[in-house]
Amino acid sequence: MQNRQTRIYLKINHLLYQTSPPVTAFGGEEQAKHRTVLMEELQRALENRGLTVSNLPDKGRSLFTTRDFSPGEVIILQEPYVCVPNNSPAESRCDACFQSSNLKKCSACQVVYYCCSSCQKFEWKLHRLECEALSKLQKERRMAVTPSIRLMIKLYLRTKLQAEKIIPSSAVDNYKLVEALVAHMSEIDEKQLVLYAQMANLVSLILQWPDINIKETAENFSKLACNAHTICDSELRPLGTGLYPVVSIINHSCLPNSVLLFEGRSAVVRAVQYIPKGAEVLISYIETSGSTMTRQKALKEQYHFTCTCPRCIKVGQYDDIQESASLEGYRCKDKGCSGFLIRQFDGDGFMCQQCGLVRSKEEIRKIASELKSLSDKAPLSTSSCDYQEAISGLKAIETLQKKLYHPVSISLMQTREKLLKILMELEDWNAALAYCRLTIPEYILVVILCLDCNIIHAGSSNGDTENAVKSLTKAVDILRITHGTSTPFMKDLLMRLEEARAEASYKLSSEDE
Ligand SMILES: C[S@@+](CC[C@H](N)C(=O)[O-])C[C@H]1O[C@@H](n2cnc3c(N)ncnc32)[C@H](O)[C@@H]1O
Repeated sequence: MQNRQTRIYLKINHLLYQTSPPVTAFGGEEQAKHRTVLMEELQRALENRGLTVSNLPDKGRSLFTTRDFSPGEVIILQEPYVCVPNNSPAESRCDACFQSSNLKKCSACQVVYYCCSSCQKFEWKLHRLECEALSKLQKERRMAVTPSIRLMIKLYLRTKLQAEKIIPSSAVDNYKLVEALVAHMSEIDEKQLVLYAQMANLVSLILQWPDINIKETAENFSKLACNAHTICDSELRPLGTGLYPVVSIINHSCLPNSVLLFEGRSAVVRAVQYIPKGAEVLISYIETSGSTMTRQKALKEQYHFTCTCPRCIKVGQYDDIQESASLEGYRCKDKGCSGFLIRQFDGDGFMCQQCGLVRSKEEIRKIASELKSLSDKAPLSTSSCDYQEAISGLKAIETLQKKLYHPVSISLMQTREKLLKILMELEDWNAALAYCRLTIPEYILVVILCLDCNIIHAGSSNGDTENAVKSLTKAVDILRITHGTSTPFMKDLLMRLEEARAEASYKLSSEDE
């Protein structure tokens, strides 16, 4: 009898007309030897950075410190093995530096953009091969090549160039590290496997290499899903995707001791607290502001594990229920009460756990359905609609959300974030400042990293210099740890703080006179 997994593989093989084993497959002994050599090379490279890799039974490879790290100290900085910008018909970026200004299309393939000749030169060895392959496709097909397909094509081309010694490789920059990444093939559902197989087929069609292995390519797509990182700018706006095989050894915690940010396309992991020698380096893979159930669901779906971090093991305890209810649950009918609602056993409604007041199911349902119809009507992007229309729609949603959810609810925060962005676009600083102040307590509660950006906005708006200095100082204190001080974003922020301080002291001295 075939088991489910075998049947899926046969289906994929049938779909792809290929039954050869992956090119990287070894016999058991050979595979073990290969892994040992790889591990030894990597350990030597990490040794003088104060790091080591160990295997934990429940997590697999894990990164540990061999010396103390202080808050804000860089633990690891890595260039991408491969990366691509998230280009779309609406927005394009330079393939080398991800900037969006002064772009010129590659005249041959008409797919890739560069902002200057040095960026084009930097990428040329790899793009020459990619360009050749893309140029053979029909124009419509070429335009439909997604960033994920390009990432895989670049992965194979880089591996080929390293194998031919056209570009150098090192212990922290080679395809063997990609081979060592987890793929979780046995946990992926059939639909997803078929999709990966179709994507692998497309890669094969574009590259037209006779020996490309479709199964291995499908597996590599699965590796990208649980190991690649979204490259963001300093204000956490997504720009592209990159694969950083050493950074990918770092495991997840919902209460991490480190943070991964990007400087240009370099991945930089910094300690956000004191990390003693011998501790595991941990970052968060997901938005940490969700309830335990929401976080666990996201981790299971994309990364195929159940988190047992100090926040997650509290699941079901009073503190955890209270936190989750405040973030995602319904509020008490009494506006002055901070209690959360519990479903009544007789099924008639919800009762506040603090004051005992009952909210009927009908009332909750009515507000929820009004909210849904308003949200369905709200435009996905404000660029396609009138700003004032978007503001009044979002304000109506906010009013209903305030009736239904707690003041720190995630949904309410997301609506306020959208309003804040539009108000800043419109340069309505006073209204934007009011929304900034509303979102900050929420961020303090759930996610410190996003807080910094809003404190900056709060500190930058209107003429309240004294408050601007306070907010900017707070933002700089946090951002020094997460972002360092050398990026253009941080230099700009430090300059703004200096200017605000100068303005505040000028105001003070004029008042004295
Ligand atoms: C980016 S990789 C991290 C390195 C991985 N441990 C390895 O062996 O290559 C992500 C995968 O590591 C494992 N992982 C990460 N954090 C974990 C955690 N807190 N508990 C259990 N497994 C974890 C999961 O298998 C997840 O899909």
